[in-house]
Amino acid sequence: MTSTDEKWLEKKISRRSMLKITGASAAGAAVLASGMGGVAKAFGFDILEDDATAQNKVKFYGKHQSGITTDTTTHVYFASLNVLVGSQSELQELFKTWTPLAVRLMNGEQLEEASPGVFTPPDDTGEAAGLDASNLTLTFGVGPSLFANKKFGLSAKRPSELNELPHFPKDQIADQFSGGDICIQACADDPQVAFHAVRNLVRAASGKVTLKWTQTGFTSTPKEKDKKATPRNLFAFKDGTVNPSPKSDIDMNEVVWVQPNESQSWMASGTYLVVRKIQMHLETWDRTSLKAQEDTFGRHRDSGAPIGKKNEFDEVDLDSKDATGNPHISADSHMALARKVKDRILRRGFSYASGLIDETGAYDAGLLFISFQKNPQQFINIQNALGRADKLNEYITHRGSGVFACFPGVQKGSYIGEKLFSAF
Ligand SMILES: C=CC1=C(C)c2cc3[nH]c(cc4nc(cc5[nH]c(cc1n2)c(C)c5CCC(=O)O)C(CCC(=O)O)=C4C)c(C)c3C=C
Ligand SMILES: [Fe+2]
Repeated sequence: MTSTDEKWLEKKISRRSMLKITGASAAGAAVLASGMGGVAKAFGFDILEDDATAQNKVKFYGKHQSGITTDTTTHVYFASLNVLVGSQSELQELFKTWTPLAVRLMNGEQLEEASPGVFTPPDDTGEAAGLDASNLTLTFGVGPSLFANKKFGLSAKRPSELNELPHFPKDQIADQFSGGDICIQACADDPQVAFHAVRNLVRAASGKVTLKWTQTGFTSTPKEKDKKATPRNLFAFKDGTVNPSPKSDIDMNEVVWVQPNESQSWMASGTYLVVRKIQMHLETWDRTSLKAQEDTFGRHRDSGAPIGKKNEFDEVDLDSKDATGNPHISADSHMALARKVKDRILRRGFSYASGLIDETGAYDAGLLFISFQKNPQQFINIQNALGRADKLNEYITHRGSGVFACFPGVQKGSYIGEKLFSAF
């Protein structure tokens, strides 16, 4: 084949066709691809690059997945999916299909030819056209149910620490906001970009996955003296003051990243994501005195300082007493209880406001709590310490739950989750 022929073929067998082929039959695509030399490379999962020239772009390739220690964004679209395919190889193929799409989405590119055919649906659903990458991050994880499903033959690869979360006191977890075989956390500084990413990934896997539950979320980072300040939750308190630093490798290796030999080998440099959909009873909160609000957390609302102190980052002294000899911070405040255990987690939550609860007319609003830790037990220990005692319980209800093993990052030439399928 001459190079002109090859160029023509590349143009003719466009990326959209290739995506359709891989969608229809991975084996067929492999055969076709192997006979096409340059075309196979051009459309294969291993050739796509992070676009260094893209605006507001986070890198796809790296030691760790994005969306965990990368800068927080203003929006999230969190999706939990169930898998419909019937074998491990089809599951593997699914992640191969998603890999080049994820690179393109994080580059802020359309999944579409410049002049698509008019007699087929467009490849890209189109709503992100004209928007840049908006710091989109995509984080993929797999839940315990995937390993329990015999048809995937992955039971021996299940990390022993990956189990459905236990029932905690006062939990009111609904199946409609819980579990899932796969999670995709799409974070972006534009809600439409985050939604578009999940919508197009799910669409490219049509017939192979089904959405189980989804949740949007938002957060805003105020600036104080030109520096990023701690965001406030819907109870107006600074949320995230005491958190390990994503910029510190020491902190992240201790708290978040699975180290070699700490779990199944395929999890090295990965992490576990815990998600909880926590309704916050805004109406009750708004009828509560400022003093009782501050006692609930053990911190002052405006400054974020520990009660009795002036500044947000002042040292917490749980034994300090006021003029009458009473402790400044009550023992059953959220902060005091959360500090009782030595476990640490990286909290990266978002607020949500999703209309009203039908039965009560109350706001369906709260915290999409997301934490990353090298072992879900870290979360479990803290949640158990909060237990029934937490003053905050009066104002919140846990409604949704999930735990997912997030793969390590993807190296160029590889694909999402490759280590799960290759490690034995
Ligand atoms: C099991 C883990 C946690 C859940 C669930 C949780 C829910 C939850 N938290 C807030 C608001 C605040 N949390 C704060 C501190 C804090 N929370 C946790 C853990 C969980 N929170 C930890 C580990 C900590 C840090 C404790 C410490 O070492 O000091 C605070 C104080 C400010 C801060 O440090 O971020 C607030 C405010 C809400 C509203 C909520 C459920 C809706
Ligand atoms: Fe908290």
